[in-house]
Amino acid sequence: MTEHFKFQLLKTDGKARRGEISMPRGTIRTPAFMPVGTVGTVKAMYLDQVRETGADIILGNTYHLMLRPGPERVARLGGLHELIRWPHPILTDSGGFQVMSLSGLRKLDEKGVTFKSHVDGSLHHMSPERSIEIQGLLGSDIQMQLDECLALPAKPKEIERAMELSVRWAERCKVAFGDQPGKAMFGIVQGGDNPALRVRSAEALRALDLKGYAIGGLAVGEPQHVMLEMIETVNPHLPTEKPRYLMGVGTPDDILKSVARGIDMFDCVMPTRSGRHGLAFTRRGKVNIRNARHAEDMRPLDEQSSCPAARDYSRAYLHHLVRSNEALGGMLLSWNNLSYYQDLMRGIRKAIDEGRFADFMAETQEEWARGDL
Ligand SMILES: Nc1ccc2nc(N)nc(O)c2c1
Repeated sequence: MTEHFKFQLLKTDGKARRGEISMPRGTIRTPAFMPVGTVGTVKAMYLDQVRETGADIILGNTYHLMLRPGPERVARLGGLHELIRWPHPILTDSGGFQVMSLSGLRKLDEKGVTFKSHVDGSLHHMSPERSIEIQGLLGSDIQMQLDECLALPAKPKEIERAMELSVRWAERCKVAFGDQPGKAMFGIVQGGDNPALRVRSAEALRALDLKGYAIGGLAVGEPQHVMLEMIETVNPHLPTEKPRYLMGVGTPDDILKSVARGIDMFDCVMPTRSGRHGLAFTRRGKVNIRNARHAEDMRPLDEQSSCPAARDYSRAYLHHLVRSNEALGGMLLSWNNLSYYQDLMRGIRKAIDEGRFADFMAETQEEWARGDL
């Protein structure tokens, strides 16, 4: 048990990295996938199941939790870990991205953001300092700086303005966070699809000597090759001994290609949100269970899986549940998908340990391409 936040780089294989983050609430094996628990729940899942799939850490959202149930109330209820019964590490996003994408953004200036709640239209202000204060009240283990994430495409001048603001906000978040040994505050590299601005952002944040670095402003609709080019641009400018977290990513293919370029941590709503809409991720690629061809297919999604949702239920039944819009359909597919994502991460970590990540990546992509037999 440690009272500090410590990242250990255990092995590299090409640019792929195998590591471990040890924190008071537990150890995070990297490369890691973090299921998204936006409003204090990984939708349609019991957190015991989430843990069983192999998750070491989940993600919460400052924006949603500050609107409901409210940070001071969560603190009065013993903090987020107590409230949701997840005793392991939690990373919280800072709210910047969600304000831009969900709320009625009213104003963004040096001080912070002013926005209308998407829940009840109430007006809220959030400064970098308040975002860190909220994440502290929630009891978050890894806190993200407040940043401005621009939608792409955007003009270089606009990208530069937002990137420079985010660096200034990172400085303010570092001061507000202070010195909390068992916790960490990560900076977020911005700069859009502009390599020069990406490098300036990474270098400026590196100078702040933070405990970890996220790459933000991606997975916002840009082509995969742009995302990969930005990762290739940024990573050489980040310290090798600190974790690298690619925010909002992604599909299994995105994850493989990003691990190959040196990313350690991922989060994405893909497995849970698409599971609720009838999409199953398997070793043999994606299966849209709504498709009529599954109506009388008695096979499970994957007879070799350790996950009951993948191994014990027929596609015919899953098809029926999803077509009938039954809650159990989304529950079973979310369980299958999170289990597949964690199996993929386990396979990635093992392949890096054994120095065969390139082969693992090729074999995995070939099996997806062979399709669902
Ligand atoms: N694609 C994403 C997802 C989440 C993000 N969160 C923050 N704070 N900043 C970004 O740029 C993000 C990008």
